[in-house]
Amino acid sequence: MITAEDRARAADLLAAFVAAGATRVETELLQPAGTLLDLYGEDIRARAFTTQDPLAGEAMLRPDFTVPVVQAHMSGGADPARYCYMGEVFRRQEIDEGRPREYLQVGYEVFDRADPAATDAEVFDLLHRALAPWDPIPALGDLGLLIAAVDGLTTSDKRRAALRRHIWRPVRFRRLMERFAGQTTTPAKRAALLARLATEDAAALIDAAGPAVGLRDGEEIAARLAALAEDVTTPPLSRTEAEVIDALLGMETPLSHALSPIRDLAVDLPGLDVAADRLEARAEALDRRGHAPHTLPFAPARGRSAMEYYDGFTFTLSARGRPDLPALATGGRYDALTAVLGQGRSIPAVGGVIRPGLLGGLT
Ligand SMILES: N[C@@H](Cc1c[nH]c[nH+]1)C(=O)O
Repeated sequence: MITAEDRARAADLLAAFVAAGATRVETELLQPAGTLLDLYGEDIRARAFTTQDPLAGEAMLRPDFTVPVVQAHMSGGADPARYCYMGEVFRRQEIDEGRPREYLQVGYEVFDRADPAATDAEVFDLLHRALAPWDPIPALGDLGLLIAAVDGLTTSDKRRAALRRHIWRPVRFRRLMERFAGQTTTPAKRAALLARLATEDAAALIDAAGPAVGLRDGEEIAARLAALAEDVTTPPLSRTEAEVIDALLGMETPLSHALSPIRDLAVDLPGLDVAADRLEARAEALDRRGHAPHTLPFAPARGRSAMEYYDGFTFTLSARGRPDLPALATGGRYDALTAVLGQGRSIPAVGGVIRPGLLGGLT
């Protein structure tokens, strides 16, 4: 349950964000589900409380503030802008009864084109200072590296697009990588189908298969068959390039030691260089704010299964000695989300939230 003490703590945090220059905003508790729900990660999609609104269609209890704040900003906010907010978010719990379904978040979001490295550092520093009395454990990530690596792979557009779609879903991503690298054998049924496709017409094959039973119509099935046929003729990913992806997924090191191995990887995958420049600029900006890079644990893939809108810097701040608790603060950069909701406009953006409800039990 959210206690009066949680609310008082939340109000203090919010006041600190206002003092840092943010404008306080509100969002509705009841949000349209449908397309908005697709913007979250699989975890949130499965855990949203959804219901039916007789006029507006499918609705959900606000699972986070970032998406509605981006929506409000993109439909007429000033540029640059800094917002803060406080309120309940809702997530169903299916496994652990002890975890709240409803809890407070106090958040800070920055929409600013000027200097993304500096704004990343600004958000991290603000949340870190707010939690300083609890001496939180930081952990940083950067999904921009993984995205740049996938975009730089020497393969078909279709394969790159499939990998891009699944970056936030570790198991599916790994399976795709294995398939594209030629490490798995084609299932027998698919191999037989592909062999027939080489000599027979797709439409005739679909007709011969009998009446349609699934949701896909003939045209969609034909497109899928064509994609499968094209995919078998695509050469496997080069080992070196697949190893770059593996190295990024497995890397865990102090931020101060991340840059040099990533520059080495960029020799094999030059697309990585721009993302590495961003990482370097961010490390310098964090250092200038008093967060020495050798004190910051870094793993490029961190935050990957959190929110599907993260596409750059990610971070968490966790309670010392309490690995059983969720992170006290989480955040990250979501530039592409502003384009998705911006109807032709976009702006670099980054933010984070604190969960004041977790602080009460800490010493
Ligand atoms: N909305 C995210 C946190 C966040 C705010 N801004 C960026 N990230 C969450 O609920 O986990």
